[in-house]
Amino acid sequence: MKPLVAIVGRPNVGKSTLFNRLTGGRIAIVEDTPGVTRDRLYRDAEWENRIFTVIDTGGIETGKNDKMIERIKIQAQIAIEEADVILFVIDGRTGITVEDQEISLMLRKTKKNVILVVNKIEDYSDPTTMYEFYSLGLGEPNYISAAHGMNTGDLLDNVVEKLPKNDEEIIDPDIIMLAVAGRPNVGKSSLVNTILGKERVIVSDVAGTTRDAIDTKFMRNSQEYVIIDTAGMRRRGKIYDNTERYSVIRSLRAIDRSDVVLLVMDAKDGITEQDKKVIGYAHEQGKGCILVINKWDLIEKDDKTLHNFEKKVRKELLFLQYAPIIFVSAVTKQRTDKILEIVDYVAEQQSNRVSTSALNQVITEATQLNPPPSDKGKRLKILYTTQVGIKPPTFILFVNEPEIMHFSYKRYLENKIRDSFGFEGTPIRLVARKKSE
Ligand SMILES: Nc1nc2c(ncn2[C@@H]2O[C@H](COP(=O)(O)OP(=O)(O)OP(=O)(O)O)[C@@H](O)[C@H]2O)c(=O)[nH]1
Ligand SMILES: Nc1nc2c(ncn2[C@@H]2O[C@H](COP(=O)(O)OP(=O)(O)OP(=O)(O)O)[C@@H](O)[C@H]2O)c(=O)[nH]1
Repeated sequence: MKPLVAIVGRPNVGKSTLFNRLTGGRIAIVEDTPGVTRDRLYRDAEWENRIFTVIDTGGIETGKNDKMIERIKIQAQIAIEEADVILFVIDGRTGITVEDQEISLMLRKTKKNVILVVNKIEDYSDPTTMYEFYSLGLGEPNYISAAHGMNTGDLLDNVVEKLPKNDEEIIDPDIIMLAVAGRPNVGKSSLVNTILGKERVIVSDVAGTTRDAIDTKFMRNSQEYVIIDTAGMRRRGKIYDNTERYSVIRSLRAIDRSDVVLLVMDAKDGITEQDKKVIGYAHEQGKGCILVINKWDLIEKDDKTLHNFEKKVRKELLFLQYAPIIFVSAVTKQRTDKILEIVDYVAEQQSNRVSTSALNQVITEATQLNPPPSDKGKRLKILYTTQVGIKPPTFILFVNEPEIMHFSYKRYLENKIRDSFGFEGTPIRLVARKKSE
């Protein structure tokens, strides 16, 4: 799992400037997905060949009426629970404030790695003020200017040094890792309990070493699964009950480790912006995606209700047409026994490999039916296609001019591939690569 680095500090010290500085433009996003809401809260960074995720906790929403100090404390608490490394940012121009001292107190108690960052230092001509920051008891300060990128490279060196080593997780390809994501109160725990049932053998509760997450391993028809704990399933403190952002972070972390994601929604609420964000992330990360509409027992139905509901969800999630939708009730157990059947099916589709000859035949027929786009007198030619990976299935299209490959044409080819080979429930990736004719 990617390590997590959280930026903490009171307002206006330069957290989001630092966030942008650390994450800006370093990682090329594989493909922008139209319709996926992007967020500045949570982004990947790379330094010295290590990839890690950075969170700007300033973006975490807390209760509307929380006072500033309460808000910062909640944000710091989340960082302490979730992050591997905490960057505590202070404004070097204003010096230490009462809020800074309060956060320091919290951070000093944690066993997590804390790096003290004194920002807005563009001028080192007054060394006397520099010593003041040692008094926080958080070790040697890192003096930087986030706005001008001064000393941020040294800061990144420090961060990378403190990241956990790569040995934390052994991935067993035979186990299906299942993330159950969704907003608070949609029924995630109820569904997990239903899935686990009485008859299922729970192999063990695996206490995660790094993040005290609790995973549940179980067997069904000789298939092993691990359900990854997400927001609220085992809530430790009451402090962030109302922070939806918190559940987003937990969901995203669970998705990182999963093969298949169940996005659970409440039938009464339908799909929300947060749901789109979470499932959009799963899609981008190449995870299997299943939409679970829970509390179906609470809906008054006629023979069109289900169909209309599905139509509405599909319209909201244009990039996710491949995802199965299932309507369930954790209370009446309606269709809940189908969930793992669909999970198995999606897991199989994710690992599906198709033969190169069959693939090329499908692509040739597709290009004959609907010729590739042209631009400035040049027409795109697809010379050869091959599947290079699974989980998610990934295809390389060798073409004469990759720039002419439009998103819409890729989408068309993707649909053709799906028509022939399935790949239900899993994103697939098409990469156009130049090959001289
Ligand atoms: N001089 C100077 N100004 C900076 C530096 N970094 C940030 N600032 C300025 O400080 C102000 C606050 O920066 P932000 O990055 O928005 O601070 P923040 O901590 O994210 O603030 P909140 O969103 O309120 O939590 C902006 O006007 C920035 O331009 C720096 O290195 N030097
Ligand atoms: N009517 C009905 N109620 C349900 C169903 N599933 C869950 N509930 C109720 O919804 C509430 C929330 O269920 P939980 O399983 O705790 O939801 P959760 O998503 O785990 O919630 P958090 O722990 O806050 O993340 C409980 O009161 C459940 O009894 C359902 O299918 N139908």
